[in-house]
Amino acid sequence: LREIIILPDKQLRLVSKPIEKVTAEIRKLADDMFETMYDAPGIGLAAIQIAQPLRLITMDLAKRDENGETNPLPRVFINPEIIGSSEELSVYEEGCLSIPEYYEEVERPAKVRVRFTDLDGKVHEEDAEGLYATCIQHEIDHLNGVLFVDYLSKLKRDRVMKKFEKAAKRAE
Ligand SMILES: O=C(O)C[C@@H](Cc1ccccc1)[C@H](O)SCc1ccccc1
Ligand SMILES: [Zn+2]
Repeated sequence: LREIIILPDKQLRLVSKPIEKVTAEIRKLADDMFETMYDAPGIGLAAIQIAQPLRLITMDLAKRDENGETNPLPRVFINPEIIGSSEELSVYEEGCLSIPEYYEEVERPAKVRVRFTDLDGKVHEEDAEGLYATCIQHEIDHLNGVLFVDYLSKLKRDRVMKKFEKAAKRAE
């Protein structure tokens, strides 16, 4: 299990570096990310959230089937890019494992086309919509040092930053 870094940790504002080669270390990192993500629990995780500034995301939008079974759908995105997005927007009440117990509505393009490399080095292009679109945009933002609170009003953002800075001081 790896520790998830929490606001106001400055590392969350880093721009993560592209992955040149899928090595055994990258595979190990992806495994650690899945373990940490499932334990949180979360449906997405960016490597920077466990203090690894690499363009790597894990996701599992486990689909519940008719008899309530959840079939896990673990997915790894290496160097993901949004290469197209819809005019149509959707609103989702987002949370973030690095900003615990804080939820706010965020508006994002409803559909995006994403290009990424998988652990076998194969390049994919996929259309995402619904929670998949929201999650992949939230995670790719993490790779660029962007957090969902950046989309809120200055008033709300300043409030949440103050809250987490105070908590960090108390923890010292
Ligand atoms: O911090 C993260 O990146 C994990 C996020 C991913 C996420 C945020 C907003 C909307 C969708 C995904 C979440 O904490 S994972 C927890 C979760 C679970 C179910 C639905 C939404 C979020
Ligand atoms: Zn997040």
